[in-house]
This record gives sequence, C-alpha cells and structure tokens, in this order.
Amino acid sequence: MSGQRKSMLSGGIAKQALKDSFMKLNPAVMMKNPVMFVVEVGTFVVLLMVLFPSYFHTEGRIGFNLTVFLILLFTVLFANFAEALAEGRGKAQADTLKKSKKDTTANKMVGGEIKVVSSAELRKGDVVIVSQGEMIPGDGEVIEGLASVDESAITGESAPVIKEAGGDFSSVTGGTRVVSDEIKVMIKSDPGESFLDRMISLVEGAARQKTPNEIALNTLLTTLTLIFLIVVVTLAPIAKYFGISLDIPVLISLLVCLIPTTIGGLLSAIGIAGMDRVTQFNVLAMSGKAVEASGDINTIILDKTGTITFGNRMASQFIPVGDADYEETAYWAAVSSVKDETPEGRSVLELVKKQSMEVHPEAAAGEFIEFKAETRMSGIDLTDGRHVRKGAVDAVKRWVQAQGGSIPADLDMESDKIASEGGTPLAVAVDSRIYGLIHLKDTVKPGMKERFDQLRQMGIKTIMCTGDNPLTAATIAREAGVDDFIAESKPEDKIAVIRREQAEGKLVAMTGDGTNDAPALAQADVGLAMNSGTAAAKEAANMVDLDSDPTKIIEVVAIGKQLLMTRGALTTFSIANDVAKYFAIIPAMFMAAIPEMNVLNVMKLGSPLSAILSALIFNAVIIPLLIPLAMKGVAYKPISSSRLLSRNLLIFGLGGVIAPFIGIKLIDLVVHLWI
Ligand SMILES: Nc1ncnc2c1ncn2[C@@H]1O[C@H](COP(=O)(O)OP(=O)(O)OP(=O)(O)O)[C@@H](O)[C@H]1O
Ligand SMILES: [K+]
Ligand SMILES: [Mg+2]
Repeated sequence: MSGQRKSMLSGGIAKQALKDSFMKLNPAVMMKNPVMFVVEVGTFVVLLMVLFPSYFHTEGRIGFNLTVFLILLFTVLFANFAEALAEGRGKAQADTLKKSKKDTTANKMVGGEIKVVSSAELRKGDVVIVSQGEMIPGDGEVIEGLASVDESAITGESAPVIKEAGGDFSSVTGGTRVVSDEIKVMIKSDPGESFLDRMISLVEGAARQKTPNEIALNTLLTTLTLIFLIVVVTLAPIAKYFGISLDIPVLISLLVCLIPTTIGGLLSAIGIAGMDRVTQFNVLAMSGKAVEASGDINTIILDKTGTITFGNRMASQFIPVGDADYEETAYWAAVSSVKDETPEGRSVLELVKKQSMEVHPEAAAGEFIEFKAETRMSGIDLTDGRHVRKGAVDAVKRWVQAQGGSIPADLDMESDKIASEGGTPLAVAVDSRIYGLIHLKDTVKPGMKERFDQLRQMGIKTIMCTGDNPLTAATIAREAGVDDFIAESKPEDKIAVIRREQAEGKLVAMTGDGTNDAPALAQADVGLAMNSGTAAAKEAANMVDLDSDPTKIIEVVAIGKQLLMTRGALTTFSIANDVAKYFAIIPAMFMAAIPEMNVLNVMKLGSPLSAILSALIFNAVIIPLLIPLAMKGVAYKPISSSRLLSRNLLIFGLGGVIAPFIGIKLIDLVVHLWI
C-alpha cells in the first residue's frame, strides 16, 4: 500500500491539489479558516479597485494595485494548495480501497443448506462458508475451521495470515481472500458498516473533525487577526495626522503581513498530514484527537504474551508433583486440552504426541470448559463425573482447595523453577488432586530493551499487565526492561490500572487484541487494537494496527509528538515572522513624514512601495516553502520535552525573526529594480 501511494504523490495528487486550490476559493469553504478568509476578503476589495479605478479614484495606482491583488490571490491559493495536497494522499488511497470493495457472491447457510447470495445482502448473524480462492464477503468471526487468508487488500502485506476458530485470531475482514482451506464465518457487520467502509471514510478524510487543540489554536489565531484588524484600521487616522495618506490596498497589505497567515495557511495541512503519517505506518486512527493524544501519552500498558514475548507459548515439558508419575501428568494434561483450541492447548497435544503417548477421544468425552481470562483455567467435565482442569497455578490451587483437596509439597518449588526462567507453569488437576505441571515456554522478542529505553527517554512509563504469575512476570519484565508490572491480572485489573493512572492526570495508551481487552482499550486515551484481534477489540479501540505489531505504539507516540511539535513550531515561526515584518513595513511607510522612524529602518529597503510589495511577496512564498515541513513534520528525537521546547524555540522562534529580514531584503533588491 505505502509503495503504491508514494508514487501517486508526485503526479496525480499534485495536479488534483492544484485544481482543488481553486475550488476551495469558495467563500463558504474559506470561512472555516478565518485568517485566510480575511485575506480572501482583502483580495476581493483590491480586485474591485483594479476593476473600477475611476469609482475608487485609484487610476494612478492600477499597476501597483494589480500586483497587490495577484500576490494576495497567490497567498490564498498557496494555503489552499497545502491543504489539498495533504488531503490528496488519503483520497488516492481511498480510491484504491474502494476497488477492493466490489460486491461478491457469498455461500450463505440457510437451514443447513448453502444458498448463493450477493455479499450486499448479508446481515449481522448470517453464517457463510468461504473456500479456497474465494473472497470473504463481509466482516466476521471464524466459527469453524482454519484457513490462510491474504489480507493484502487492507494491510498491504502479501504474506497470508492464519485465521482460525476460537482465540484471538478468529476475526476476518470483508474484501480479503482465502488462499487455502475452508472456514465457516459468522458475519458481524451490516452493509455499509464494515471495517473497509470505515477505513475508506477515514483515509478519505470524510470523518475528519477539528481536534480540540486545533480549535483552540484557531481561536487564538482568529483573535490575533481581529486585534491586527483594529490596529490597522486605527492606523489610517494616525497616519493622516502626520500628513500621510495610506490608501486601502496598502492597509490591506499591511494587515495581511501582520496576521498569522503562515500558520493559518498550514494548520489543517499539518493535522491531515499527521493522520496520514500514521496511516503510512499501517495504523488506522479513528480520529485526529487520538493521534494528538498519543503525542502526550505518559503511560503505556502492554500485555506480556504476544506483545513483549512472541506469544506462541509452547508446552515443552511435563513435571509430575507429589506422588503422581510422568505418564499420568502428561495424560491428564492431554485430556484437559483435547478440545482446547488455544495455541497453548494445541501445543500440549503436540508434545504428548511427540513423546509417543496417546489419548483416546472416548477417554475425553464430556463437556468442554473453554479457557477464560477470568478463571485462567480450561478443561473438561468428563461424562464419568470427573472434572479435569489445567490453568494458572494459583487458580488451580484455589479450585482444588475449594473441593477439599491438598496441595503437594513440591508444587510451589517446581512452579517457581519454571517461572524464574520466564516460563509459564500450568497446573494439571483432576477433582481434588493436582498431578503436576506443564512448562509453557515463550521468548522475549529481540530489541525490546532498546524499545523501552527509547520510551523512557521520551518520559513514558511502561507497565506490563499479565495474567501470568508474579515470578514469570518479574523475570520477563526484567528481561524486557519495562518499568513496572502487574501479575495475575484479570481484564478488570487492566481497567483499574488505567483508571488509577488517569486519576493522577496522566494520559494512558494501551495495546490489546482480545475481546477481554475491549473495555480497557475503550478506557485508555489511546487504544491500539491489533487487526488480527477480535471485532470487539477493534471497535473499542481508537486505532487499529493493520500489521498487528503491538510495539508500534512507540511509532504512533512519536508521530503524535511530531504532530504537536510541528504545529507548535510553525505557530512560533509564523508569529515571529509577523513581528519581523512589522519592522520592515512600518518604518518604510512613515519614514518620509517622521524622520525619527529612520532608527527603526534597519533594513534600508528601496522605497515604501517596494517595502510593502517585498514583505507581501515574502509572506506569500513562505507558505509553499513550508509545505514540505508541514507534511513531513519537524524531526523528532526522543529527548525530554523541556529540551525539545528550548531547541524548537531557538530554531523556529529566532529563525522566524531572522528569516524575514534576510528574505524581504533580498526580494526588495529585485523588486526595487522595477519600481
Ligand atoms: N489454554 C489455557 N488453558 C488453561 N490455562 C491457560 C490457558 N492459556 C493461558 N492460561 C493461563 O491463564 C493465564 C492468563 O492467561 P491470559 O491469556 O489471560 O494472560 P497471559 O497470556 O498470561 O498474559 P497477557 O495478558 O500478557 O497476554 C496464563 O498466564 C496461564 O497461566
Ligand atoms: K502574515
Ligand atoms: Mg493473553
């Protein structure tokens, strides 16, 4: 996806943006941007003076007024172009996505039979069969089977992913293709509400709303504009007192130079480009607010399994405890896992098979007890009345004790041994007797320590929240270098941690993929759901990572920070610029009548008229010159925010004051040749 989109930026998008810049001249559209609207009104007034010079008695100044009109028009067009360019990429991407949203046929299950219907007819709750080579007709969850699915239409990633019933990898997206095997899918969205629909309207910008930060800044800019409007209007009588007559185009030029046109012209482009940068990282942000919030995050909550570790926890060994023997332990571990579809459950069966043992299906007849994050156990209630369980050691211990059983003396020692190596011990029990342990092995992903170091430098605290036991948690936490961890946590504990941090006034981000993560994802200020995760998680979150890489929250935070910094930097630059322009124009205008003004005339510009035109030209061209910066964002390094602030003030504040002096002087040298 990103490759495709980059190439489109050069040609088609620029051309379209050029067209859009003129369309956006419509006053009804311009009004949303008060600073640029004032410029547009000024442009119109000057145009009238050019068109009807005799009415305004400006016959002698047609050349000058026409020049002012053209520069003003370009100022507005440049600002429109910035916004249109920023919107362009998203629109192009939306077009690509729309192509993959063609109607397909679906094999719908109706009363045990298969009926071929159009995908547009599918509703929530319908069940469809999708076989090799077919397009998945709508968003849903796999309820039977396992298949590899090509999701490149959405993620841009060509390697197929495995989708299977049960667990956190069961959700499928309409418009993706089954490349092998067959799955039964329950549809989870009504027409027009699919993930692809949402994605299209997001990248298209149709759902874009101004963020609270943008609104606040806009208010500030509008206020500044009003103040300068009053200043300029009152300037005319003052000038008259000194015997200088300032005509209207000059006053309008002065006004446009003084109001914050640079940031006013680039503000919405900065916001759109920020969201677009997130999209280029294959993360879908549901709102600009979410992207901005990620720039201010203080705390990140991550889960352990699958985020910090690879997550394919595999059974590696059985350890009998008490007077149980190895075969018994392995046997009951297998019985408890016969119907357990989780990777952990399947790995138990694989290990048993590898050790050439066997569990007869009849030996495991009964009611399956599915793994739940709340109970942290799974198992089976056999038809002969026996209850078999495996699960987190503390959970199984409590379950056994509740039935009057006792705990084998060596259980804790053996389970601590596994945990201190970073492994996950699962206890295996039948009714009131614990037989032994399963050693689940998992590995910390490489480079985690560096990632967390980076976050620490950004001033962000990381908390690992895991359902695993405290010893395993501590081992992994140390190995990965997170700041803090919470063990044996249930879904509601994750929410509690988030609320606790929020109560201290902190902004919290959280990544997750399971249905049981959904409430916490919704509670967090930034909830990043994995695309591989369940529909519930994706709906609750305000961002979805199409690559399902939970550590991508780090890039999202960096992009958010970059967005806030870019906006701050260009605001500083813009206002500093305007102050400098003041020194260019005012002395030039009043010099003739008030010789004392000459001390302010540090720039020694050619003539009052060339000073005004030069300042106005500088004011216009600075907008396109800054478009690349607005789109790319200012460079971000993970250093403390106070150091960042002082660095940016130096570059953009001081730079903003100095640049116009040099720029206007250079332009004046050329302009003065003509007038
Ligand atoms: N299939 C299973 N059957 C029985 N118990 C399991 C199974 N899978 C995990 N457990 C136990 O339940 C605990 C909680 O699992 P859960 O998936 O909620 O959290 P986790 O994977 O350990 O941690 P994280 O929140 O970091 O993903 C695990 O630590 C493990 O002890
Ligand atoms: K300006
Ligand atoms: Mg988990």
